[in-house]
Order: sequence, then structure tokens, then C-alpha cells
Amino acid sequence: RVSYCSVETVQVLYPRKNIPALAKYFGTKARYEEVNPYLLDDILAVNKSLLKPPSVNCIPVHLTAVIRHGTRYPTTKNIQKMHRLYDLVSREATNGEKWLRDIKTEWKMWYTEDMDGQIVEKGRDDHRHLAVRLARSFPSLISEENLRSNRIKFMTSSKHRCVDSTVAFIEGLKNLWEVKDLDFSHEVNDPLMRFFDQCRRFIEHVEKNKNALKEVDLFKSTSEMKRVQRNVANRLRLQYSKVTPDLVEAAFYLCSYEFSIKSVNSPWCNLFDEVDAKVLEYANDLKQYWKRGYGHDINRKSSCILFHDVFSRLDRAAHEIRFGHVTEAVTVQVGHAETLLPLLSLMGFYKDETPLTADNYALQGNRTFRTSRIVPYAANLVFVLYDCEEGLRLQFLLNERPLTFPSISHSAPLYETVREHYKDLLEGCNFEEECELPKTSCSKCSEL
Ligand SMILES: O=P(O)(O)O[C@H]1[C@H](OP(=O)(O)O)[C@@H](OP(=O)(O)O)[C@H](O)[C@@H](O)[C@H]1OP(=O)(O)O
Repeated sequence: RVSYCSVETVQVLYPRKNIPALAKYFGTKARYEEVNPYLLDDILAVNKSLLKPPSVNCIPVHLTAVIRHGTRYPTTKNIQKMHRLYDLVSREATNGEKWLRDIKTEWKMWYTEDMDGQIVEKGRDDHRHLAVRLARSFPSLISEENLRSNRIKFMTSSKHRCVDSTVAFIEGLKNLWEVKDLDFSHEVNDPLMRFFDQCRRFIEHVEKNKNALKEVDLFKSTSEMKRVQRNVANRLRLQYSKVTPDLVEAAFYLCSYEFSIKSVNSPWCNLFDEVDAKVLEYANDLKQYWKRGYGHDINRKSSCILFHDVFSRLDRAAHEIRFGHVTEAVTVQVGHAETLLPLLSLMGFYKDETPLTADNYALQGNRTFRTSRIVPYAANLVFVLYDCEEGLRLQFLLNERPLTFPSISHSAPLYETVREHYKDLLEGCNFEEECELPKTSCSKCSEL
């Protein structure tokens, strides 16, 4: 039925070959397909064996999805770094192997500052395809009838990449059901989808506080990073001192963006081996951990507002189903990695025993906090409420795979069990209180 996107087209666009060995280490710049490689054979495939209802007699009654925007261009800050690297290599690297000659003579710098984090066509596809897969996975909820009767609500952050992703998601559904003539609206809601911008304690204690990310800075001077710097300098035949950690990061970004945007295994990827890539993956995880994850309490707490929003939707559906009709069958909320990670951390997912720090890279080889797996482009958290004989059950999926709630072994526990588990957050976790600053301004910010 989905003629706009045949499997043949998909294979031409996103081939299995030409995947850099480094692709699974791209962190928040990773392609969604690396998390679910079966999509490379059929981008609309649904893994039915993973997506089962809790039992045969359970009926899904509500679904809330919190989704990261699709593949995007680099931000201006990173485009500038890429230009600096490209200029240095063009000017000073001496010709060597073919890939280096390719960088210097064949490859053209095509990133411009105005691209600044905007969605790319692949990113729109990410959402069009995800919409179709979710509709196939939950056909009674994400259905033509529910779309037509406005029982599917769309909400987005105001950033262009999120709005464009939302529009693409809706497009995916419209193409699926041939309802192209109808218009469906979306609500822009920054207090919910960009709560981090409105949380003053987070802004003062983390965003504006250089000390908050000190582990990220310290990691730049570790022996692991220095080894990567040396490797890159040697491969480029440049003086070690010229290849700063920032330029190493820029080269890794070039490899990742060329791949995620154009499906190209670019010559820039030759600057790294897998050991280097793991170090750079850790550098990105450190940033996410200290800026959006467990590093500072306020990172998680800033998402209290979204946590309550999700649970109030579930509560409403749980209440309404007693009378036989749920008003809002589906909510689709589109935001950022910095929307999903704080919420996941608030709910206790991917918490390692030992914090991620600059000096424990070697110990963290088996860490669960691995952003390449958790928040690639179009990453999605899906909550599905089921009406079952024994009561209501809640299933949680991350990137279309079931995930058990921390300390609850059942894959779809009773809803009341989940509520009990999060009792403290449900009764507290007040955004206003957590995010307000002490009246005496921020004299203690540097003591984090
Ligand atoms: O390192 P960049 O400039 O790409 O950082 C982006 C964020 O990207 P991420 O660190 O998650 O890879 C971007 O998050 P996204 O989910 O919207 O892609 C964030 O919105 C943007 O503000 C940049 O953050 P930074 O604070 O400038 O590093």
C-alpha cells in the first residue's frame, strides 16, 4: 500500500554496503538504522515478535510517543570547526594514500553556516517511515479513523528540525491512508518539548557554568584522546600540535554527517580506526551524561514537566477507558536528544553504577549509557497503555524495542505497579520548584 516508498527505492537510498565500521559509534549523530539494522533490508519492517501485546486479550487504549527529530545538518558551531579542519588539511597535509588525495582533490567542502541544524531529506524520511512502522505496530491506535477524527495529537518543539519532522510524520500517515486532501495541525509547545530552555536552575548551574562539563574538558587531555590526536595527525601527515581535540572531533563529525546525510562512506572516515572511534564515542557520551543525563540532578529534574504530562495523559486514558471511550488515542511529541535523555534519566533508565568521568574510560567499556544506542536521530520513547482482563498494563519501548522499567521485571507491568514505582516523582518533581533559583542569585554555581 505504501507506493511512495518501495523497498527497491529504500535500498538505493540506504544501502547495506558502504557503511563505515565507525557508524555504530556516532553517538547522537548516529543513524537510526544502526540501532535496528533489519531496517536496511526493509525500512518499513516491523519486528512483530518484539512488539507483542502483554497477552492476547489485551487491547491497546492509548499511546504516547516522544520522538527526537530526524537526521539534520550540523550546527553552525560544528560547521565552523569542519571548515577550520578542511582549510588546514587543504593547506598543509602532504599527499599520501588515495583517500588523502581524495580529500584534497575530489572532496569539496559543501557545508555552509546557514544549514545550522536544519532537517535534511533523510531526516524527513526518518519520520515518514517511523510513522508508517508505528501505524503497522499499533494499527488500532494509529489508524486512519483516529487520524480523521482528530484522536491523534501532534506536538513539537519550535525548532525548525522538529517542526519539519512532525510535518513529515503526518505526511507518512497521510500517504499511508490516501488522505492527502486533509490537513492536520500540530501544536508548538516549548515549555514541554524544550523544558531545558525554561529551567533557570539548569541554565545557571549547567549551561552557563563552565565547571559543569569539566569531565568533558578533562577528557581532552587524557592519554586516550592524545593517542587519537596522534593517530589522526600521522594519518594526515601533519604536526601533532596542529591537530587539536576540536579538529579531531570535527573530522569525526565529517565522517558521521557524510554518512548520515548522504549515505556515503567518506574519505574522512579513514582518519580513524575502531579503537579511536570508541574513544570519540565516549567523549560524546560524557557531554550527554553531564549536560543531559545523570551528571547533575537538575538535568533529570528539568524534565519533571514532561514526565507529569506523559503520566497525566496515561491517567486520563486510564480513567476514560472505564467509561468505554478514550478521547485522545495517540499523542506524538517531537523534540531533541536533550528532551529524551533527561526524561529517560529521570525515570532511571541506563544508569550505570559508576559515573562516567574523564579518568574511567577503560572501566566504562560495558556502560549502559551509550548514546549511539539510546538517542540516534529519530530516537523514540513509546508508552502503550493496554486494557487487559487483570487490569491496565503499561508497555514501554525505546527505538521500537521493549524495555523493562528499572526494578520491575515484567515487560508490561500493571499500570498501578508503574505508578507505585514512580510514586515519589508523581507526587513531587515539581518543575517550578526544581527549576527555581535560590533568591540569593547563583553564588554557589561553581561548587557543583
Ligand atoms: O554538538 P552539537 O552542536 O551538534 O549540539 C547540538 C545538539 O546536538 P547533540 O549534542 O544532541 O548531538 C542539539 O540536540 P538535537 O537533539 O536537537 O540534535 C541541540 O539542540 C543543540 O543546541 C546543540 O547543542 P550545543 O549545546 O550547542 O552543543
